Amino acid sequence: MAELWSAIVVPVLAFLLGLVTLAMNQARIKLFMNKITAYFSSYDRITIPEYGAERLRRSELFVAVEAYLSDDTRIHAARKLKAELGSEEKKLQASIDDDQEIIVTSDAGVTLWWYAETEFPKSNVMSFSPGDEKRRFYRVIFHKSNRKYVLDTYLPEVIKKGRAAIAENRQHRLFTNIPRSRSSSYVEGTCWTPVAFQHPASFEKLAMDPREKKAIMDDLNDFKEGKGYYDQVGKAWKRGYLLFGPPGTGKSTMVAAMANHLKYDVYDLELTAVKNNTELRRLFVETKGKSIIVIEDIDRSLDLTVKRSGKKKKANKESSSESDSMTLLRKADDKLKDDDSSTKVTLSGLLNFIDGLWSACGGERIIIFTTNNKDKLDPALIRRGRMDKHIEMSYCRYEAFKVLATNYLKIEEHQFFELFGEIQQLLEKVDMSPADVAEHLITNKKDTDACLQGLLAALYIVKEKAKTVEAAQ
Ligand SMILES: Nc1ncnc2c1ncn2[C@@H]1O[C@H](COP(=O)(O)OP(=O)(O)OP(=O)(O)O)[C@@H](O)[C@H]1O
Ligand SMILES: [Mg+2]
Repeated sequence: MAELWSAIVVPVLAFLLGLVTLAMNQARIKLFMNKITAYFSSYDRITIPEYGAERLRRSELFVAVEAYLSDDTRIHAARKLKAELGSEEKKLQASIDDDQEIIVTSDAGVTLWWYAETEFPKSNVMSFSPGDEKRRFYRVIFHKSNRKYVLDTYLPEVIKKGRAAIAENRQHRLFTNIPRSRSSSYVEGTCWTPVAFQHPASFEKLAMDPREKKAIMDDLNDFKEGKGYYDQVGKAWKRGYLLFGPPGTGKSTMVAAMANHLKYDVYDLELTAVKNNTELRRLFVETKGKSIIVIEDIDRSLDLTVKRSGKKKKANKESSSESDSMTLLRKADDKLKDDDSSTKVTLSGLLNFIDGLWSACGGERIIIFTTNNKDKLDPALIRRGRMDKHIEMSYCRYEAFKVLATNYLKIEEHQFFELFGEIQQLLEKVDMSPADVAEHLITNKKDTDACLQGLLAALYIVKEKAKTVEAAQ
């Protein structure tokens, strides 16, 4: 028995003890080896953990690096990928999986080794914080001599490119201001409610003169890239567009095309639902950058306030013909009404909204008004500087018709030369909106000839009507 003890059990115990000691020292040995390696190595490394000190939110730097490495030009070097579909994303998102290496050559020709790594936290304390599960981090290794370049130039560039990739992929949204339910909020008034913005409009499909279209696109591109310029001239980074023209000429479609072109969110402000200037200001402050704030049919929204003040004057006039006591009562009532009038958006409130002091609370915003009646608007509201660019959306002329014909019927001028010629002559004299023209082109998609003939007939009818009206005048 004693022999068995000394022959088997003691060596096994000794072996196990050795293993435990080794495991305990392993961490120290690893640390020591790391120190030695770092001392003699000519390479530096930077670690970017997924969760920073606050542990509840993913580190912005980590997310930017993830997007940077997931770019098509870099991700192909990884052998293992993972894919997910985020709630805000338009398409499947692939990123490099754990324990992968990607070698990147920067714009300046510097080689960097990126690693996606994981480790388990050292403590065994149970935690519900997402940052305390398996920890993920990116590590970048580069030659010591490039340390300054990596810190000052390369990493800021990584952040910029990563952010741009995130913005590019993000599903942009349409916000509308709808009344809050009284039960769910202490704050009265409307609040922004988002839905995914999925309007198919694009500049390519927009029927208008190609030169005007190009000018607008150039203007938008200049604005988007213009942060440096706006800073330099000391102007808030915002731009106002007034879109005016008859119904059905594509004003709302243009707003959607702009949003798709810029990949901005749209805040569709229903001005008549806004209680007062304070609420208007709050709504504006709640908007984010990279957005278009649009007030449709601005003439009608303002009309309401004009009518209200008209009513009040009328009431005052009537009261003067009544008895003194009645007049006193009326005055008291009017005073109440005056107080109530503070619950209306005023012109000056709107002007502040566009270019007031607090509009500098954040940049990269476009403000768009649409109207059928430019002449009805107060000149102060649309003067240059507030509404920087006035864009007239006009009736359908020949150039615009050609775009619609390509969109709706997939046909070109040379295929229907004669019919196109006749339509061209009529469109020069007859006012028909692109919406009406499009309606004729959509009626019989399989019979192009019938569509064009139908449009011709409609144009002749409008022409005759216009003649009759002219003769009557
Ligand atoms: N210039 C255009 N290019 C392409 N499609 C157009 C154009 N104008 C109008 N349409 C078509 O007509 C429909 C109505 O256009 P839209 O709502 O943009 O007109 P609008 O100018 O905003 O009219 P309103 O003044 O009544 O608000 C759109 O769905 C679109 O398909
Ligand atoms: Mg419209």
